[in-house]
Amino acid sequence: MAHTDTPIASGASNRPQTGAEYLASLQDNREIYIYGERIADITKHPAYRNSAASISRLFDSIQDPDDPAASPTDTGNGGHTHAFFKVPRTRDDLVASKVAIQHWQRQSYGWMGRTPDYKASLITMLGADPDFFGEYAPNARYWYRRVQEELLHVGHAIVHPPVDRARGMEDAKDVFVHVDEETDSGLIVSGAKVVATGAALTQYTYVSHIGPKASKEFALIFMAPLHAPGVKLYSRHSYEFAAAAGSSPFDYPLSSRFDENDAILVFDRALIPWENVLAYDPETVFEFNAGDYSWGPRAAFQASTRLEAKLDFIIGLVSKALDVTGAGGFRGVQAQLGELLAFKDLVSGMRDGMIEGATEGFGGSLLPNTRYALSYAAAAPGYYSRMRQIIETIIASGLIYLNSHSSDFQVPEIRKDLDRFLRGSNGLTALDRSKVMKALWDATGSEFGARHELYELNYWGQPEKTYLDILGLHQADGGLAASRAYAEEFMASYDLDGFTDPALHNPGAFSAIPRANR
Ligand SMILES: Cc1cc2nc3c(=O)[nH]c(=O)nc-3n(C[C@H](O)[C@H](O)[C@H](O)COP(=O)(O)OP(=O)(O)OC[C@H]3O[C@@H](n4cnc5c(N)ncnc54)[C@H](O)[C@@H]3O)c2cc1C
Repeated sequence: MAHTDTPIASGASNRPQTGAEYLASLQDNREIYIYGERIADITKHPAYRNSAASISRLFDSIQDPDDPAASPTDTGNGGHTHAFFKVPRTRDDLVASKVAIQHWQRQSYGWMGRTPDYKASLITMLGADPDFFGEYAPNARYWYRRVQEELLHVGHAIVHPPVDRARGMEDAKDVFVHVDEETDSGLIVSGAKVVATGAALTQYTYVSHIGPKASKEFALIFMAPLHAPGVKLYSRHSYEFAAAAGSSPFDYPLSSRFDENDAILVFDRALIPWENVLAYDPETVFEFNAGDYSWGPRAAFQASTRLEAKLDFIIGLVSKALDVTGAGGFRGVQAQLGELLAFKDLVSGMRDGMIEGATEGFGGSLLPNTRYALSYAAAAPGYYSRMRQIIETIIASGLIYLNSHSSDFQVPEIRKDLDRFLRGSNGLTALDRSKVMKALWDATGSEFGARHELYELNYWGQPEKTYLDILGLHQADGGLAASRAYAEEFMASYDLDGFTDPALHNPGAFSAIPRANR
């Protein structure tokens, strides 16, 4: 299986791609549709251009081997990469990964869930034990090396579309990704994936079946370049486009630059060359996603570090918004701001617990602690919704007591009234109010903000399933049995006759209950 793709970082063989090289690679005639037409160049289209530019800046911030995210490669090319793109072997490696993820996430203030480091959670694991992939082991080695050396932007599409959920997969074969045909050059694949967040901005998509063991035609894992014939993306409505067409960056500062379009990914008899196939049998696919080979804890490690940045940003805005409304001095309001801070600290603490309690993973890698990873993934969505509720409670009408557009401030007769009636508290001006509140509205109340709650709730799978996984983990590793034994130890210290522990005092004659009833 010979790999024939041209490296993206064509300028040098031992450094990650630059922002300009990344943007140029997106101009590859990929088939993306929005608003009734095919996009000619997503780096210039108003639905995508600022989000693409936001991703490109990440690559520029890691060109120097001394940049905070940078770390020497382990592939032998003598270059450097992002620390999270290497198989971790020690706790120091995980700490370096944390610092590298933080460095990238703070550049998008935590609002881009699908920056390249998200998929590094998984792709890196291809390098931990490539032989796991059997006949496709050379492919696993190849993709590990390439993604690490060039810092490729890979998206993922694993969940099947929400169709015929209560029926067998066979019933939705017209919709779900499956193999149509095996040929000498590869697999011919058709079908859709639920959504591939940010896929239009990626260079490759990692596609896998996930869930119960599937029959062979569904049981595959592969990499697909976005420009491959037969690969199509149908974009959802673009918040970036809406902000450009009907508003302004001042009014929608997040929608305008960090919108990761959740597009529907379709394969229409696309040829997946054998060198892009990583698995094609029910056992391997199931094991890689669900067994000891699971990459999930790494994804939770990255996602919690991303959420940490997002919460830091939102809390900063909320605190400033309270200065605007003047409600920040009330005790109840202060307690709720404290609750938001506790949420942020919980997320950081769970992530650090993932490092502290890391365990040996496959191929001698160090896996972030699975219990903390799952607990983070299950609990964070509920806290996130609670956060939105708190903001709507303590900022209240402040979120909506706003003028329509930045241009209002440029019209003197409107400005006069805005300056008077929309002034802030504590000496803050109408412009101060507008800038803070519009950013907070975009974060929590706009279509972009509401989609983020949906994202936090679902990107991992719904919490009910994750809580069941946590239960299964504690049943399997003896954790639940230990809790039961602990409770039983306590219950053994008393019986119908009172305390069995001689150090404790039974009521005896002191009891007012009649002797027969004691
Ligand atoms: C904003 C956003 C971005 C996303 N990005 C991506 C992406 O980039 N790549 C990707 O692969 N996926 C992505 N997803 C999909 C995401 O992983 C799923 O939404 C999530 O796993 C939940 O699955 P579902 O949406 O199919 O819901 P379902 O599984 O259909 O669940 C809907 C409801 O039905 C219940 N239910 C479903 N099946 C059963 C059953 N067998 N028994 C009992 N109850 C059942 C569930 O408990 C739930 O209440 C994204 C989702 C969102 C919302």
